[in-house]
This record gives sequence, structure tokens and C-alpha cells, in this order.
Amino acid sequence: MADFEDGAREHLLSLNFDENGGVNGSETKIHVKDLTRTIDDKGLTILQHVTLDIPRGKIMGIIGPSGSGKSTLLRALNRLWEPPSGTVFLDGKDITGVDVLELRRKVGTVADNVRYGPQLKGKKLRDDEVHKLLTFADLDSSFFNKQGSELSVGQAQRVALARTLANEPEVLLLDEPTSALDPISTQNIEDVLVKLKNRGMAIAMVSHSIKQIQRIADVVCLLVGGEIVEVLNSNQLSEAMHPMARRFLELSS
Ligand SMILES: Nc1ncnc2c1ncn2[C@@H]1O[C@H](COP(=O)(O)OP(=O)(O)OP(=O)(O)O)[C@@H](O)[C@H]1O
Repeated sequence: MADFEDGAREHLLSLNFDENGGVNGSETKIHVKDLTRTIDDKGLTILQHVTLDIPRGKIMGIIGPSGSGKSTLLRALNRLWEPPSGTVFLDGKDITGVDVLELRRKVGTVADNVRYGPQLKGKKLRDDEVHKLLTFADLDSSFFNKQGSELSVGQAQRVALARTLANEPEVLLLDEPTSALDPISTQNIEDVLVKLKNRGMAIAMVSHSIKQIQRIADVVCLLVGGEIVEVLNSNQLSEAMHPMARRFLELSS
């Protein structure tokens, strides 16, 4: 990253991650088992029997058409809704048995808007740590004192990322994290995500950009109509069999 402070990267990467922390391809961080979500009064099924492993030290891209259940799936992973059937395990432990605040600290979601602006001070970080986290999210220190209403959508996305990282999560859930960013900021954030996964973080990222998935995801999961229809290594995307995956690939080339 061009204007990246060395100290900022070191600070964040020295937070809670395993110092031996290389990539461990096969270790499952989150295991989703037979998750279904229905909205009974509307007769809607949003997720159907979803079973999935989200590995530690990797980026899992989640793709699929609009309304296919991608965000709903992400939100189940830190109990933003409680599944009526199915189980989510974090490090092998059923998340319904984990204190919900502790769970959300470990499994951080980057909200797509920041209504209350940067309030990192409240997290008992020193000012210099706050500045470093903002820098890490490709923002300069002037954002420290800005209100949410003063932020552009893209700035708000980056502030949300900084706020989430301040909690030192072990799992990062990202719902179209760069949808409002210019290509340079997008690249900077992608660089950060790759560094975080290389230090052992498990990252699940919904993205409508196949090119972004090809750039930074290790594994790709395709959701169609609330069902997982294909899981592939991202470098094998061109071998995808499902017609929706093929169509996505065609349109993004
Ligand atoms: N609480 C709810 N009540 C009724 N329908 C819901 C509810 N939450 C989600 N839905 C519906 O479930 C489906 C899946 O929504 P979701 O936001 O998970 O899709 P998505 O794949 O993330 O879509 P997009 O790519 O457009 O963001 C949509 O049809 C949505 O309208």
C-alpha cells in the first residue's frame, strides 16, 4: 500500500493473531451444519440445508444472484439471527452456547453503514492505536473526529472495517466490503484482507465482483435460491459446472 504507515500494519498484525500463524489450509474455523431459514408467515425459505466449512487462514468468497441468501448466511454466523434448524460451530463449539457479545467480538461483521461515526475511543484504544487502525483501513487520521453523517459511503465502509478490526476478531464477515470504493482504495483494502488471512484470520466475503473473488479468495461458494450449489477453489472457477456460475464467469470476462 502506497501511503501505508509501517507502524499501522505492525500494530494490527501484532494484535491477537497466532504468531506462528501461517496459513493452515485444512483447519475449519466455522462449521455450518444443515442451516435452514424459513419465514413461516410468508411461506418463504431463505436458506435450505446449508452445510459449509469456513477455513482458518483463507478467504472464502460467497457469490450468488441477488436474493439468494448470501447476507442471511453471513448474519447467522454471529447470531444476528437464530437458526430455527441447523447449527453453527466456532472452533468446534456450538455458537448458541457462547456469550453473544463475546461471539460478536470474535466473529466481526463489517456493517455496510456507520450511523454513529468513528467511535473507536470508546473501545479503550489509545489515540495512536485508533489512528493506526484508520490508516490500516486506508483512511487518514482526520477521520478520527468525523461524525458518521460527514462520511461518504465508501469512507463509512472503511471506518466500519477499522471499527471491526479494533475488536481483534478471529473471523471477519464482509458483505460487499468494497462496493463503494474506488479502484485504489479497493486494492488497498484487498491487500489488508490478504495480510489478515495470512496471519490466520478466517474471512468470509460476499462479493458481486467475480474479478475480486478471483483476485483474493481462496475458496468460492455459490448460493442459488438459498442452497449451496457449488464450492470450488477460486483458481478452479473456470471449471465450475453450475449454469449460474458459468453465466457469472461469462459476464465478468
Ligand atoms: N426478515 C426477512 N423477512 C422476509 N424476507 C427476508 C428477510 N430477510 C431476508 N429476506 C429475503 O430473503 C432473501 C435473501 O436475502 P439476502 O439479503 O440474504 O440475499 P442476498 O443474496 O444477500 O441478496 P443481495 O445480493 O441482493 O444483497 C431475499 O429474497 C430477501 O428479500
